[in-house]
Amino acid sequence: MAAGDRTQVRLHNGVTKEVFVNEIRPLRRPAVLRGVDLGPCLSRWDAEYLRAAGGTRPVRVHASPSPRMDFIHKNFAYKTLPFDEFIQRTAEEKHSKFFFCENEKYYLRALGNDPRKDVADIRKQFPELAKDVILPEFYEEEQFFSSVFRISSPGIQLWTHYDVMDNMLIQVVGRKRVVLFSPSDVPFLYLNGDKSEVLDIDSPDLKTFPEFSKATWHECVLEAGDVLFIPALWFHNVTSLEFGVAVNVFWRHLPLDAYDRTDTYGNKDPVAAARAMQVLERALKSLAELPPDYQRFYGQRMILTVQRKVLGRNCSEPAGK
Ligand SMILES: O=C(O)CCC(=O)C(=O)O
Ligand SMILES: [Fe+2]
Repeated sequence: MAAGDRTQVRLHNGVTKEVFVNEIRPLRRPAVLRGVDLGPCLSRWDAEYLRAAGGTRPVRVHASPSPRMDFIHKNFAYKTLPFDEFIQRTAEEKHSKFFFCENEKYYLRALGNDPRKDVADIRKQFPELAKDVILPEFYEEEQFFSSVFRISSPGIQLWTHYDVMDNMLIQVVGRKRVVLFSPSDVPFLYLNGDKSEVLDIDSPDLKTFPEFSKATWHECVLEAGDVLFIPALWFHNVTSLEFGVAVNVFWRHLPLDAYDRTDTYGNKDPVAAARAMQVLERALKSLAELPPDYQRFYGQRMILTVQRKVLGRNCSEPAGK
């Protein structure tokens, strides 16, 4: 595939655990799984049912006057609403009660009971709704990390980011466009932590982000009932085309002790990676003690070492681009 190409994420029908484990997961590429048994949520869930079953418990949500949430200029705010009111506002186009404007958008990423200590688990925070969902068990039980309720207004777009665990994104209500980028495209994505600074991927500012045009788009439109497999480290940018309800399940793909124990979101870099990045920061501070020509010389030598020892080793991509 050439730089900047666009490709459709492969669609698989009626996938069993065996097929997923033996044929799909090892490719480390995203895949849409259609026809997985997700339980009665598919026929039951709509705004009215969710409001009645979810009740008035408070939820912390993103409220945004613009559909494209911008983590750089923080054009959204965290607000607390009763769940039923949040559902009502999220499902309607114009609001009589609002924080910013009558057509503001909302996004819920459910959290654990104590977000600093607990991971999100739909079975604990929303047991009345969780009973309607069969979470596909395509991993071993001990690999389970979290199950996250995600509810979105029509049109809202979540910035491009990566998570550190394998993800099964179960789309229950509404269509959703997902654009994914391979971990090997990281040089083209202008990262700020786990997020890409290229917020408008459809008309990017190529003066500021010239390399972005080299990134390959892996695209799909999820229908209600689809499950998107997002392998760990794959970037994803998500636009809800309609009122959307999804549950995503993070699964630990690496040995369990590789992950940061304080991570409740599934987005802290694995312990060894975080340590390596810290050591790099220290190395750069040390280099800064030298005159510029020495900094460049030793900087080049460091790059060559990484190229030879990390990138030269065949650890780039297991399959295709
Ligand atoms: O579908 C969404 O709302 C966001 C999905 C996402 O970022 C995730 O599941 O990690
Ligand atoms: Fe994500």
